[in-house]
Amino acid sequence: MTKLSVNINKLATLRNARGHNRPDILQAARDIERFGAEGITVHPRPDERHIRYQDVRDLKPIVTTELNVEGNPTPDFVALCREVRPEQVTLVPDAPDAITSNSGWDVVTHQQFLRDVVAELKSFGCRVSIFLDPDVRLVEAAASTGTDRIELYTEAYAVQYLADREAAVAPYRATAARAGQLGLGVNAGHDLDLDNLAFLHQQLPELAEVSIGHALVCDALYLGLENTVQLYRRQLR
Ligand SMILES: CC(=O)[C@@H](O)[C@H](O)COP(=O)(O)O
Ligand SMILES: NCC(=O)COP(=O)(O)O
Repeated sequence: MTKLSVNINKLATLRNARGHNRPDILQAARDIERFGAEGITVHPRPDERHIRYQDVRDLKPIVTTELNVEGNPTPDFVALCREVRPEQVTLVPDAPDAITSNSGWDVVTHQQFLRDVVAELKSFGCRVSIFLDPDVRLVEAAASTGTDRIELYTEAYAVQYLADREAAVAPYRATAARAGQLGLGVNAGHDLDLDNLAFLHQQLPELAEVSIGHALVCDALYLGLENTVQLYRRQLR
């Protein structure tokens, strides 16, 4: 079964726009879980443009499914994970000024660094996932870091989906299959939406979890949050 983890970054973007606590993202997280999400994902970036470090601290005691904290493992980020001990940490190689995540890890060049970070995060009791481009050649190096899972970076899939979905999904199928052979769990995320999610799910039997935020929040503006969470859940049946 593939779990839906809802990324609430964009709810924090809206909250921060007026400087008060509306929407209340803690209440939103409770409600999103009640609507059927099987996880809450947050990506506290160094500039705290949306999710703040304090949000992560506040979310941990109220999330009853799984809290997935994404980020580049800077010393501050690792210290936050040591303090909060989320169920899952997803390592993303974002530059501090990146408008959004735009690549997976070069796990060959950063293999020792990642090996050390993964070991430290696992010592906190966190499951670790590494954000990875869909390239089967990277999977062995990813596995050598000791990570529990990879998260397939699905922007390229989303871009190509409408033009040629079979070609779009092919590298993801190969990478997921190799990961499964090496005992790695497979997550996926970035630019997944109500158009492209079901086919990805159908094509990747190894898929343990998808984390979805931007499109889901945009859809909720028209369709309502409860209805939208359930629409995304139905794409994973
Ligand atoms: C790793 C990933 O793909 C998402 O966490 C993405 O980075 C969302 O971040 P923003 O909400 O800041 O675009
Ligand atoms: N890891 C992907 C994520 O958390 C959300 O990405 P997006 O749906 O906001 O593109």
